[in-house]
Amino acid sequence: MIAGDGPIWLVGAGNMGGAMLRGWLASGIDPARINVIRPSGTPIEGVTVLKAPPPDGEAPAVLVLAMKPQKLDEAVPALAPTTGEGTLIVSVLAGTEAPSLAKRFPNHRAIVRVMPNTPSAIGKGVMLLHAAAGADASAKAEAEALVRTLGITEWIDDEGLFGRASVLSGCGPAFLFRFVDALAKAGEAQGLSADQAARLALATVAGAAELAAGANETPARLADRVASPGGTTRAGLDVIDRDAALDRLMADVLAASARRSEEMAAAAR
Ligand SMILES: NC(=O)C1=CN([C@@H]2O[C@H](COP(=O)(O)OP(=O)(O)OC[C@H]3O[C@@H](n4cnc5c(N)ncnc54)[C@H](O)[C@@H]3O)[C@@H](O)[C@H]2O)C=CC1
Ligand SMILES: O=C(O)[C@@H]1CCC=N1
Repeated sequence: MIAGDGPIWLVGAGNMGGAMLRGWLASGIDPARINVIRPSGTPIEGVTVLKAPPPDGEAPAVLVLAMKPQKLDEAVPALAPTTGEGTLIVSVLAGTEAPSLAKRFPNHRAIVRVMPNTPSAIGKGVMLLHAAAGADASAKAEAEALVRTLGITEWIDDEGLFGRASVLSGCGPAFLFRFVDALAKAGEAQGLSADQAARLALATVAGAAELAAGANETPARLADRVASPGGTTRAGLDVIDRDAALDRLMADVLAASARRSEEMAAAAR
């Protein structure tokens, strides 16, 4: 049983909501429980799609907010009157803090923020969870059960840390995709065709990630296993490690994303 057995409304089914929906359907959740609410009303095979909340007055058991944070206030007037004392609100909105959601949705059972990422579509997502003050253990367990079908889950109690940390896993796939492209471009510079370089770069990253995920050793140790003393890899690692170049780049990347998260939180207060 996932998050009780009542109706789940998924509000917004774009890149992230759509990825979660694919993950849920693949995990065997009963599609009859899911209503997707999207202004376009564009159909999605297997689930009911509505342009607005269902008119029958039944409150959702779970309301999943998956529109852009900037669209929240446009959606609230239609949604807020539909929630009830039994509604678990699950928000994937970056930045938007739990008190900001509680202010807009006064009727709810509990509010749980989730920061998912797009690999949720294939059950390989990373879901950070943060429960608003007042959420009881059973509501937290139901929220976790709902997203546990999409990948791994980690709770973060401190909401400030949740916002700052969410950029690692939430934005992380984009950073990794850029790395794949950069590796491919570097391969092209060595003379490979664009197609072949792209294939090799992606397969190398996918294989290395799978190896690291299943290994009992740290990535640093695995890197050492690739780098023969005095060999080709060490020469390359020396460039990555010089002045901690990659560490500093990633620190700057996450800091910029975290700053934006804080700006978005402030805008929603
Ligand atoms: N894209 C990602 O990898 C991640 C996104 N998120 C969060 O997921 C949310 C959605 O982001 P994306 O899917 O990337 O955006 P998106 O633009 O791809 O999808 C948003 C969807 O919401 C719909 N929408 C707009 N106004 C609406 C309304 N009033 N009611 C219902 N639906 C409405 C749009 O038609 C669109 O399909 C954001 O809050 C974002 O912070 C969180 C983690 C990762
Ligand atoms: O870019 C964003 O704001 C969202 C949140 C994490 C990933 N995408």
